[in-house]
Formats: sequence, structure tokens, C-alpha cells
Amino acid sequence: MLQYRRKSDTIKRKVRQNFLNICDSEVSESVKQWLRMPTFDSRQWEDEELLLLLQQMYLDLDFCSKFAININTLRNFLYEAYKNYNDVPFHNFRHCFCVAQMMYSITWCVDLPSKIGDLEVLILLTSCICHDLDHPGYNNIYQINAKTELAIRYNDISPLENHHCSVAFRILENEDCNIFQSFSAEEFKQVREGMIRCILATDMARHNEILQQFKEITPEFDYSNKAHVNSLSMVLIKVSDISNEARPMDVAEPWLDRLLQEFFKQSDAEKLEGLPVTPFMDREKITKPSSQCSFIGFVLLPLFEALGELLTELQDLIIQPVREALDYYKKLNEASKEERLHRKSIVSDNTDHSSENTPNVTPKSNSSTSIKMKKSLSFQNRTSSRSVDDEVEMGVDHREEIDVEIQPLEDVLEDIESGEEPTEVEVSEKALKFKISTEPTVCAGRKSYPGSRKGSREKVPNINNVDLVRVLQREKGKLRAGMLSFDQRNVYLGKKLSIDNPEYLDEVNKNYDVKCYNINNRNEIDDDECIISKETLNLNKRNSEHSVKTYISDEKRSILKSSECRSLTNVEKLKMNSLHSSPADSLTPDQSPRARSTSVAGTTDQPSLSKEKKKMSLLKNIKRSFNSRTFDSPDTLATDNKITTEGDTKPHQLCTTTTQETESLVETSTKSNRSIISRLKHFSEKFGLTMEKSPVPKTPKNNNSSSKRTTLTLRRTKMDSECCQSLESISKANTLPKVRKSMSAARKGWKFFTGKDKSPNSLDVWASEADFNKHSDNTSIPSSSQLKPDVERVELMEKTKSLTNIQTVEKEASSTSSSDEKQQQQHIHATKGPRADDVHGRNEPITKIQDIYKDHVMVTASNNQQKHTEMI
Ligand SMILES: Nc1nc2c(ncn2[C@@H]2O[C@@H]3COP(=O)(O)O[C@H]3[C@H]2O)c(=O)[nH]1
Ligand SMILES: [Zn+2]
Repeated sequence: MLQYRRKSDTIKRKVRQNFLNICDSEVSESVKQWLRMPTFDSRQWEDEELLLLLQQMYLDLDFCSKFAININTLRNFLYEAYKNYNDVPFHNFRHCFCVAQMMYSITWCVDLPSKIGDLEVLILLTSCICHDLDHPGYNNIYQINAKTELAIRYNDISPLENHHCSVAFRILENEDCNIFQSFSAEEFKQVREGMIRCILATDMARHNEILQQFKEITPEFDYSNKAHVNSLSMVLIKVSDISNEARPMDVAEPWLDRLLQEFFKQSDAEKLEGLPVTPFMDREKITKPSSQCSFIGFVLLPLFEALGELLTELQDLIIQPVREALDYYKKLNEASKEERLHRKSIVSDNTDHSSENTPNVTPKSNSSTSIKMKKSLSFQNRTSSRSVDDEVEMGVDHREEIDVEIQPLEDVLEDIESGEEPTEVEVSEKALKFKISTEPTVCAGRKSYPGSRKGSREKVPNINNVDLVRVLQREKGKLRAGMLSFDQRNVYLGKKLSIDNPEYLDEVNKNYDVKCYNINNRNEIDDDECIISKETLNLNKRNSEHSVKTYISDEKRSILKSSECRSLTNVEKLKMNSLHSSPADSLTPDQSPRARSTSVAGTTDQPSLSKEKKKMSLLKNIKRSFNSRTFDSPDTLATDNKITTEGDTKPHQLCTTTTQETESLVETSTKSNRSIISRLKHFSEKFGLTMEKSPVPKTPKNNNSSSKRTTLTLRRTKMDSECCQSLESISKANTLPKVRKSMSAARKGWKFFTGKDKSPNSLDVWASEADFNKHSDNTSIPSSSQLKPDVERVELMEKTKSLTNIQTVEKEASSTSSSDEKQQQQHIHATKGPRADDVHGRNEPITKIQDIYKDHVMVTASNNQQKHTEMI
């Protein structure tokens, strides 16, 4: 249901055929000129025409002659790239084209080759084409939270970007597609490094890091300094990647619709799977204008303006249009806000007359309707070729199901309009636990950024010291950021959480704090003791029949007031107090001003806070108090509020813990799928609170969703274990040297397996590698893994081997055909299209092999090379 489709073979064949038919066509002068402009509209072109236009870019920049790129190889490469983009709403082949085309426009506008050289531009253009290869339509945040195959393979470090890059080099590994085949080993190394750097730079989790670095070097930018050029290249590909809003409105808006479509699908999946809901993707939290105000204002424009500082020619070309787009969306947002206020005043007028009997709950049907109304009214003055409103309409049922008592509608709308939702960069940074730097330090004293990998070298704090109270604080952060799933939020804000006596709890909290301090010093809290998995408790169900009522039990109160609570020295208490009084102690140095104000606001007891928010604030106090226990060294007093890279995991800096840092600590220390309920349970146990079952009747719907959830969980667990087994065997083999005595031998092997002789169909047949790759990546998409037990795979391998042997024999037989015939075939392949006898003749056994792969060998396949080697 949630899975996107791969391109169908029929469509791929058709595009290939059409491309071969037109690839020698001359592009008219007017199109050539338009192609150099950001106003270019890709919607008017078929896929094969876009391929032709990509070819035109290489030709126009004279790359084919400058780098001895064979035109047929270029065509093969472009077609393979096309083939490896999926049919997803946004991250598809057209997006890749647009990114490449924006890079091409910038190239012409600022005469990039004269500044950074032809090779760097070749690297950039090729990177743009490859930068989202095989994108599954679900971003890194999903990959990491759902622990997909890709996240596991790449250890949560830019899983998608690593995958895109890997697929790119798989394509280039094939001689027929390797546009760099004439390069020396050293040159190829440079290209590879450059492409990896560029493609990995497109991970939005690294946005601040890359932008900051670039801004630091801009005043003294030196084009002869390799590190400076590398930094510029990363900014250039990032700019191209998010440049839709620099295009004319009628070009840009359909892209936004597509993006939101992809976003909504992901957040829907997250809700269904009980994962944290990515707030900027949540159909209940964003609108088009709110999304764009936030994205353009906080992410896009700062990046564009930074580039505009260096390349001033870009001001008119792309920066001004972006400013206009921001103004446009701001106006829409304002209009929407006014409309809401107006509606609010009407509603309050009405309720003034009939308030006595009206329960203080926002009716859920009203809620949904209001959001829809708001959206449709907001957009009424703008036509769109395809509006997300349709999507929103389609989601009515689902939304009504989940739109229950989470947050009063007005609060939601205020959050939307005030842009309180965290940006993609902020959320991505949080999801990223490590950071891979593709760049040596550009300038001395470089700042550190959240998730920096550098910190991983530091001593990891004693994770056993992680306290549930801190976990709760993290969840509160998530709550504010909208990252909790429905049921998590429901339980959190859910009405049954009642702490009877806040003052008393404060006292308990203080005492507990001290108790924990002592316990931690004794190292007695075991992480596993703290967390109960959601599978075990099975409490994390949508509309769970359990609601949590907590209260303080008198007996446990006295326990908490134990004598060890008073073992802190006055000095330590003083330190704790000084920390508590620091309002900025939850800030990271590179948080945006907006994020800062949000954080500070989050710690302030504002009159407007809802009752639930106050409770959470109380819990936060507990956490703050608890944090101070880590102040066990006098050095820590000198620590300012900065979290440096090195400090990410330093125990002594826990005092300045940010939500993010806390998250990373907790994430490091705990296994991932632990539910908030289990944390609450543990928390309540620690505090002597009890959880009560509330007599909420189960609806059939709830039953269904619960059982569905359970099934999902079980399946996932099974997959994980199988996956681990397969990975173990594969990874062992992968560490061995490649069985590749020589390039020619390897290629021969490839050809045997994939039919990579000169047959006209070679591109399609060769796709088996990429298809195979895709199957292995299916787990990057929700609910799609189909792992087979190892035994079955071994059997299939055997079966495949025998088929491959047949193929080898056939290949050997066919290799006796005259070289003339081969040349002829190659010519046809490049210019005219397939020969009928080839389509149905020699390739048949290969198709069978492919079928076997498609049907059965979908395992982990983290290294396709290994598998191919085995089979050959
Ligand atoms: N809200 C919003 N996000 C965008 C826009 N353009 C790009 N992005 C996001 O920025 C990301 C850049 O990397 P990706 O292409 O993977 O995914 C992109 C989107 O998630 C836009 O116009 N609006
Ligand atoms: Zn992209």
C-alpha cells in the first residue's frame, strides 16, 4: 500500500528505444539557449527528450572532446541513470534532470569552468544526475527510524545519499556506461572523491555544517585552494538540489505539490508504523505556505544568499526569484492567519452564547474540516496543475481516525502559521547520529555541528546513567516538535496522565535527583532495567485500550525521601542551582535564532501553556535537576553553553545537554524501538507511581489496528534477525579482496552474467545488476522486505549458477561470431534500436536468470559485486 512502484520494463524499453531514435538529433538553437536558463520547464519534455537534453549539456560544455567521452558510453550512462530513478512523486528522474539543469544554468551564468575548471564542472554535472538514484520516496529520517536495510547498511550515516552514490558507481563500473573510462587511475580517483563529496553533501542533515563552512571562507575565497573549491562545489549542488523555488511559479508549484505528496505519504507511513512522525511532513501540521515560509526562509534563502555573496551574478538569476517566492508564501500565510482569526472570533461569538453546555473539546470532525477549509481558502487565489489539497481530501478518513484530542485545533494552526514546526534541517540533524566529513578542515577553528562524527572519538558517557526522566524530557522535545506518533502523543497529552500534587512532586523530584546521583556514582542503574520494549509491553497501540493514570503512592514517597538523598554536598547543590538558572542551557551554538527562541520558550511557564504543557514542564524540571548530577568535576563549571563536536558525548558536558544531545545519548544507550509507554512505566515505577487501566471501550477499529500493529512488529523482528544472518555471511565475504584478477576478466564475467556483449539489448539486460540492487533495497520502503532464508538462497544460487553456465556456454558460442557482426550490433545499439532476433534470441536465458532474481533472491545483497562474482 505504501510502496512506490519501480519503473515498468515496458516503459524503460520504450524510453530507451525512443532515446536511441532521437539521440542523434540536433537540438535547436532556441532550445539550447532556454536550456541554459533557470526558467526552463521540464514538464514540456518526454523522458527520452530529457535524456537528449542531458546529452546536450555534455556536448555543449565540450566534455566529450575534452575528456574523451565516447558518445555511446554517455548515452548508455544517461539511460542507466534514468532507469535507476523510481516512479516516486518527487525524487524521480525529472527531479534529477532539474537539478542537473540548474547546475548547467549556473555554470553558464557565472562561467563556472573558468573559475573551478572543467573537471570540477564535469564532476558536478554528473553528480547532479546521480544524486538521488534509486530514491525510495522515504527520506533518511524514515530510513533511520524504521531501521531499514539502508540505514543498517550505512550505520545511519546519510543512508540515502550513500546509496545514491553507490548506485552511481555501480553504473559507472560497467565499461559501456563508464564515461570516465579514458581517465587515468589517479584522475578517476579524483572524480570518485569529488562525486562522493558532492552527492553526500545533499543530505540536509549536513546543511548547517556545509553552509557555515562556506560562509567562513567566502570573505577570502581562493579558487586555487582545493578545499575552498570543494566547499563551493558542495554548496552548488545543494543550491541546485533545492532550487525549485528559484524557477517561475508555474514551474515551481507542481514540484511543491509533488514534494508534499511524498512527505505526506511518509508521515502516514510513520503513523501507521508507530514511528516518530516527521513534523514537516505531517499533513496535520503543515500547509503549503507554512512549509514554504519555513523552508525558504530558514533553509533555502540563507544558502542562496551565501552563494550570492561569492557569485554575485546569481543575484538576479536565482536569488531574487527566491525572495519573491518567500514574499508570496508569506502573504498567503498571513492571509491564512487573518482568516483563522476571523473564524475564531465568529466561533467565540457563537460559543459565548452557548458555552454552558459545550464540552471543552474540539470536535474531531470540526478539526479536520477546519484544516481543510483553511487550506482551500488559502489557495483559492492560486491555481495549481495539481494541488495537494486533493491529497488532503483523499486522506480525510485517515485523518479523522487519528485527529483526536491531540492538540486543540487553534494551537495547531497557530503553530503552523507562526512557523513553529522545526525545519527539515533541524529534524534531519537530530536524526543523524554521526556525521561523515567528506572534507578536511577548511579553516582553523572550525566550529562543530550536531551529530558530528568527531565526537565519536570521545569517551562515551556511561550510558547506564541515562535516566528515564531524561528520556521523558526527550519525548517532551519530540512532543513539541511533533515527532511523537499518534498514540505516543495521545498518551503524553492524553488526559489520563495526572500528577496530583506538583509541589510535592517537585520535592520528590529533588530527592530522586540526589538519589540518582548516588546510584549513578555506584553505577547501579542498568540500561535494560530502565527500558521495557514495546513488544514486551504491547502497550504502544493506536487508540490503546490502556490509558495511563499515574499518582504518587504514599509508601513510595517515603522511600524516595531516603537518607542517601541528602548526601550531596552544598557545593554540588550550588552547581546544580547555577545550572538550573541558566535559561540558555538547552541551546546548541548553531541553532537558528528561531530554534533558540523556541527552546527558551519551551522552558518558560507561559500563561498560555495548556495544562498538559505545564505537566510536561514539570517533568522537564525533573530532568534538569537530574542532569546536574553529572556535574561531578569542577571543570564542568567552566563549561559554557556550547556543545562542541568533542562535547557531543562528553560526560562533563551533560550539564548543557540539549534535547538533541540527550537524544543522541539516549539513542546511543538504548535499543531503538522502546516505547514511550514503557518509559512512562519505568518512570512511574521509579517514582512509585502506578499505571492504571482505564475502562476505555475498545472499538472494532481499534482491535484491528492493534492486531495489525502486532503483526507488523513481529514481522519486522523476524526480518531483522534474518537480515542479520544474511548480512553476517555476506559481510564476511565482502571483506575479502575482490576476485578480479584484471579489469578485463571482471568485465568478461559481467558480460557472461548480464549479457553485456554488444547486443542491442545490453542496456536492459545489464539492468539486472541494478534491479538486483533495487530488490535488496526494498527495505528502504515501508513494509516491503521479502527476505528468504539462507538455505533457500543457497539453493537458488546453485540454480542460478547452472543457468549462468548455460549462458556462459552460449556466450562462448556467440563469441565466435565475426567481429563485423559485433560492430554492426554496437552501431544499432547506439543509433537505431534493437534487432528483432536479438530481443528474442540470445537474451532469453538471461531473462530467466533475472526472473529468478526478481522472484527469489531479494536478500540483503549489500554487495552485489560479491554475488555476481559468486555466480560467475
Ligand atoms: N518544504 C520544502 N522542502 C524542499 C523544497 N525543495 C527541496 N526541499 C527539501 O530539501 C531536500 C533536499 O534534498 P532531497 O532532494 O533529498 O529532498 C528535499 C526536500 O525534502 C521546497 O520547495 N519546500
Ligand atoms: Zn534531490
